[in-house]
Amino acid sequence: MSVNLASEAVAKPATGLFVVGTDTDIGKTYVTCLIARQLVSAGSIVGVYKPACSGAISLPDGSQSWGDIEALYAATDGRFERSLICPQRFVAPCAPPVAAAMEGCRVDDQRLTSGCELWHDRCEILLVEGAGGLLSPVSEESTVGDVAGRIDYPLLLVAGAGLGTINHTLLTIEAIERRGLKLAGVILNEHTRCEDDQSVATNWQELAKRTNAPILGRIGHGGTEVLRDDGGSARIDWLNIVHSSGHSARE
Ligand SMILES: Nc1ncnc2c1ncn2[C@@H]1O[C@H](COP(=O)(O)OP(=O)(O)OP(=O)(O)O)[C@@H](O)[C@H]1O
Ligand SMILES: C[C@H](N)[C@H](N)CCCCCC(=O)O
Ligand SMILES: [Mg+2]
Repeated sequence: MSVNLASEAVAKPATGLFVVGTDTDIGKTYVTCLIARQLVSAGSIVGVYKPACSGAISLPDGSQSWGDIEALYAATDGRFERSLICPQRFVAPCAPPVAAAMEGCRVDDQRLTSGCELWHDRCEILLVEGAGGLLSPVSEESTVGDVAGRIDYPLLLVAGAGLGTINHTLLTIEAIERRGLKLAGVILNEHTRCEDDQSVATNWQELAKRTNAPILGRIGHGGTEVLRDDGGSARIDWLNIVHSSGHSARE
């Protein structure tokens, strides 16, 4: 297990959240964009950063486009360059170091954090999105959890809302705690339709019985707001969540 307890300080925006997931395609970008839009509409200058991205689509003109980068760009009203949002992009829909190797190159491990430092004076709050799950490799040297440890923001864990999420969520929380990272909370996200899944109604409570991590809310399929367990609006104050989670992930 690689732990970054003695990592160098990253000169980043003082306030931020690192969005991790229990898996790829679980809704990290969806949730990050939802939070970004909410903060932007409340008047905050919000930055969005994806240390490395893989899985491009080819456009008719022959160029490549990355769905995550386009979504994060749009959620911040096109205010920031795509190269700032994600400096390292690879074409194949594989883990970034694998996709990089397919192109005959490597992910620059040091740039995963130096790219974050470029946001230092550009925003009031920085939302960082991982790639895949906590232990997914983001370079040959580092997992998402390693990069999260170096960037040292509180984590937001995006998990599925349906059957299987109890196991995936508790495993990821165990890995977060084992690395000494700070978890701001969990969002249960209906990334695929769960209308015939009876576990959706009980997963929140079943998780709450088994972890002390705050379950902050649930997002329905196609949802544009975070809901409480009873279906009402959770009205989450994200700045408060970030600040009350503390500045350091390892204090
Ligand atoms: N609550 C939701 N309602 C509807 N669609 C959703 C929801 N959450 C996620 N999706 C869709 O599911 C797909 C995967 O979501 P998303 O791209 O956010 O995953 P991710 O965790 O960011 O994946 P990656 O590891 O590739 O970054 C996308 O098409 C997204 O629009
Ligand atoms: C291509 C995909 N959408 C993501 N960007 C990368 C997901 C990497 C997952 C690796 C793994 O944990 O097996
Ligand atoms: Mg994503």
